[in-house]
Amino acid sequence: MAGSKIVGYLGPPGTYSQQAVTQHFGREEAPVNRYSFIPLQTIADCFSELKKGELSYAVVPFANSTNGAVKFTYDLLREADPRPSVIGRTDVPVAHYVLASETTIRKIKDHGEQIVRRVYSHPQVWTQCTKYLFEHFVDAEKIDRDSTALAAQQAATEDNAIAIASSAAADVIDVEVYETNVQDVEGNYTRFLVLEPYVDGQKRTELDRWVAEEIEK
Ligand SMILES: O=C(O)C(=O)C[C@]1(C(=O)O)C=C[C@@H](O)C=C1
Repeated sequence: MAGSKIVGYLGPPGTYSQQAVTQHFGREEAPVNRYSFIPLQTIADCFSELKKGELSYAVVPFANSTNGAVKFTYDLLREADPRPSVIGRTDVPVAHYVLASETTIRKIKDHGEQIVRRVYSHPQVWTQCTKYLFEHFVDAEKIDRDSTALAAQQAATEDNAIAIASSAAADVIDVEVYETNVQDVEGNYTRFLVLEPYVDGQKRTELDRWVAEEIEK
């Protein structure tokens, strides 16, 4: 049954943000789920659609255990007027995978990792995989994409390119797994916030105040 409350997140399907949504709201396919999930292009879109009233909730990445603040979200929270209400928080384990097309993987096996010219990922990912990228793909160009799943889509269609993304991306995108668990730190996780539009006069919760303090540090 289609849900009546719409939840926006950084898409396409296969992002860590989607995992955060499922963790917080349950699986969309569940028969009693009252929520519909909408993948958006950027974190900024999550904020603007929430402000326009197109969403009941937005789920956004906030901080990572290895490299700290998700700058996009911090900036957007600082700029938002009024700041959305923070009604929930959920931590998602982040184990990064190296994904590539079948052709690229075959070429790596035949000729070595130096054939990889481009690595796609979300900017937040680079400093979560410093060691692996330095040891394996130091000469490849690191190219930002709006999300890890978008990076996986790109690598799926290009030769001599890989993406750093989630195992969930490999499940929903036509791409192969080249390596698993390439994050620097075992137990790497990202904290996500669940946002709701702020209603005039609404009392700020403790979680709200905690976030307000974090972004002003
Ligand atoms: O690109 C994704 O998959 C996201 O959900 C974004 C994001 C982030 O902005 O931190 C979420 C978790 C990981 O730290 C990497 C990327």
